[in-house]
Amino acid sequence: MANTLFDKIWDAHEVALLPGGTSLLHVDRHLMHELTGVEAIRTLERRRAAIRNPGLTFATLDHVTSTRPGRRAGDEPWSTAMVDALRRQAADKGIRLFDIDDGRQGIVHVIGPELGLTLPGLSIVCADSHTCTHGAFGALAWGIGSSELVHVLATQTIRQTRPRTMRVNFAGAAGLGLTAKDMILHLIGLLGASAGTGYAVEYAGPAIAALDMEARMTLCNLSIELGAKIGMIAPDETTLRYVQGREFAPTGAALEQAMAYWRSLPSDAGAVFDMEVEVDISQVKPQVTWGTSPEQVVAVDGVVPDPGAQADPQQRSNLASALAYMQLRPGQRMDQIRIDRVFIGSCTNSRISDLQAAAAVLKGRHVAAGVTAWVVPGSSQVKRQAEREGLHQVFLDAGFEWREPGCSMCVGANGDMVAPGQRCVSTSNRNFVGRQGPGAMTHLASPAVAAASAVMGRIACPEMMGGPA
Ligand SMILES: CC(C)[C@H](C(=O)O)[C@@H](O)C(=O)O
Ligand code: SF4
Repeated sequence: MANTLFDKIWDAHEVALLPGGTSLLHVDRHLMHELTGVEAIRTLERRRAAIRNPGLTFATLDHVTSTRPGRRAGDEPWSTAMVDALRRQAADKGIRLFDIDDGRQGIVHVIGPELGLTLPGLSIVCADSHTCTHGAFGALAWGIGSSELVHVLATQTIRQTRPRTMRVNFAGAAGLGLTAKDMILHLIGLLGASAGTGYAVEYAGPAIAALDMEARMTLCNLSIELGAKIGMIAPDETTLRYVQGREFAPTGAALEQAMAYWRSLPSDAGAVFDMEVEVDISQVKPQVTWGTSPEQVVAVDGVVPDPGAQADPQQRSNLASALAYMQLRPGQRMDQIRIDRVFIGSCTNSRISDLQAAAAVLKGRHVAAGVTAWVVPGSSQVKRQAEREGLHQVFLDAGFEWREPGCSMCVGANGDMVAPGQRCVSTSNRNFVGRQGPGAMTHLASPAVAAASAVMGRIACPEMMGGPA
């Protein structure tokens, strides 16, 4: 029988089919961060339960951790206490923690792939919705809730209802400046932010095969913003090349065996999906969000839409309230919107290729007067590589702040926030009301668009900056 990538991995992990039709799945990798991890371990302790397999849990510090140069834990007593709690718990339970001074610390979804913890065919969970990022490797990876997290720690399994399957075929060649971020924002704009609810999505087609691993991670990262807990891409030679030689990846005979298995994972010809979608990207231009949901997105050279043009009253009122929060008017040109902040970072776009793309735009240029711009590398490894390549100097010369790795202004959980009423172009994945701080207005875009916007002081793509610096 012809099977999908999703079905193959799901079936390989099903320990039992439970009454009511849910599956009990084995968890190969459990990733943890301080914001959801600390409380789960406390719950486990209150229940006097042991951790079933601490060797399969890997923890990092990212959400509430300071990104200030010279940081040691959090910026506040409460966040420092949380960081210290995870340190104690990890030592106590035998969980590997990538601490600040370890050299491997970073955002959980950046370090998993980087360290070779994320591999094709594995089941990977983390109490964090952007765990879908790891699907870029052809892994079955999804975000779980707090009570599920306790269950995973105690049993190394999880109960899960089998989702339906959707395949999105990306066709056409990417035009000038088009990135994976633009492709996925365009898709979310097309289908809506809940189109993927209840589905495991596979991204396929020539435009996906052409992406490198970091771009694939960016794309899969926003699956949850399409409503899908799982978003995946079949492993191919690009995947296998990326994985080999990483710290936790198999070697020798185990690698040979693994590679043979990985090569068997792609969806078979004739595999049937519950839903198939075709997207042609040849005419798609760099995207930027105007509203308070990732689906509220247009081309950078586009205009703010008119709620009045919406037939559906509910949609009309959603658009109108998004416009009111974002302090925008229908018909306003996106490239005329002035900005106060730029944030280059987050598990969406903080890898080395993202920083290279931004630095290429910024080289020899300077941030516009009145704009505060930050780069927060996704991991210590990314930061070190950027420094070896001299990218940090490009950012500093351009007037950016060069910070330590963490989630930072993506969610502001550590106190890195956009001030009320300020407008920020951000390479992250959520533009919800208050996401970057109370009253903060967020425009999601690619690193190149964020960098160009910093230079212009308004939303812009690199082509709008004029001649060479
Ligand atoms: C804090 C965490 C649970 C949350 C998530 O689940 O995604 C965060 O990472 C986010 O991006 O909003
Ligand atoms: S960088 Fe942002 S989206 Fe990613 S895990 Fe951290 S808070 Fe969540």
